[in-house]
Amino acid sequence: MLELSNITAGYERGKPVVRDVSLAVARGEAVGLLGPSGCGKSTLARVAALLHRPDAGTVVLDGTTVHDYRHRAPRALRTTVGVVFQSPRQSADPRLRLRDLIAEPLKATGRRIEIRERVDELAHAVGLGGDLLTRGAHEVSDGQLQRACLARALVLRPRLLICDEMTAMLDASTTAALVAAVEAYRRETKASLLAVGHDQVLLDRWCDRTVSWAAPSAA
Ligand SMILES: Nc1ncnc2c1ncn2[C@@H]1O[C@H](COP(=O)(O)OP(=O)(O)OP(=O)(O)O)[C@@H](O)[C@H]1O
Repeated sequence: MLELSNITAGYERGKPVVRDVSLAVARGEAVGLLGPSGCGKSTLARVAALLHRPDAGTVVLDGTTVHDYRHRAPRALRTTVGVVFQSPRQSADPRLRLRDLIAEPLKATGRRIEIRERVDELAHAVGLGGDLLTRGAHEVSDGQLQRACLARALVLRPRLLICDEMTAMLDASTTAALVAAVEAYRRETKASLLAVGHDQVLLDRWCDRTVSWAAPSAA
């Protein structure tokens, strides 16, 4: 599903934060990526999500070699991947109501007709009940906003879900609810998962295998 081969990536020319890393996630597989803060996990996750162009190496997603990243990546490839980041506040437009936040990818891909049914279905799956869908992002807790961000990541039915420290800021019950929602989605769709984090116990429980960043090559 995802093959990262010899990826080198960074933010300044000549100063890579990820060096020559390889990692593969098979179809239907859940892989945990574990490593200390600052080692480059999020950077690699952003490369895998086609949000950051690597300086070197190859990304193959769903059998297609990636040549373009960010808005230049072909839509069919971009929508193959759903991503949830650590901080919902940084990844959600505070002006949007949760309903509109979850619907964003459907609007962006011209699938407005699916909005009502899909948003209600996903709100239920991530445990957003009552009037929460009509509240603005600034009117809900971090945990509630992260639930909406997970729903948004699932709304186009991605074949690969990348959770980058998705639960790092959350309490135990919200963490359990979000992990359960991801697991239910994977059972239903056979989607693959790349879960990035610090918490070995959680990753070991959640994933088929966990790759430790300490290795020279993370495959
Ligand atoms: N947008 C950016 N511009 C410049 N440097 C960055 C940027 N994002 C990350 N870095 C740097 O790249 C390095 C790797 O960061 P990254 O976020 O990939 O690590 P991480 O392993 O995910 O860390 P954490 O577990 O703390 O999230 C760090 O030294 C960080 O300061």
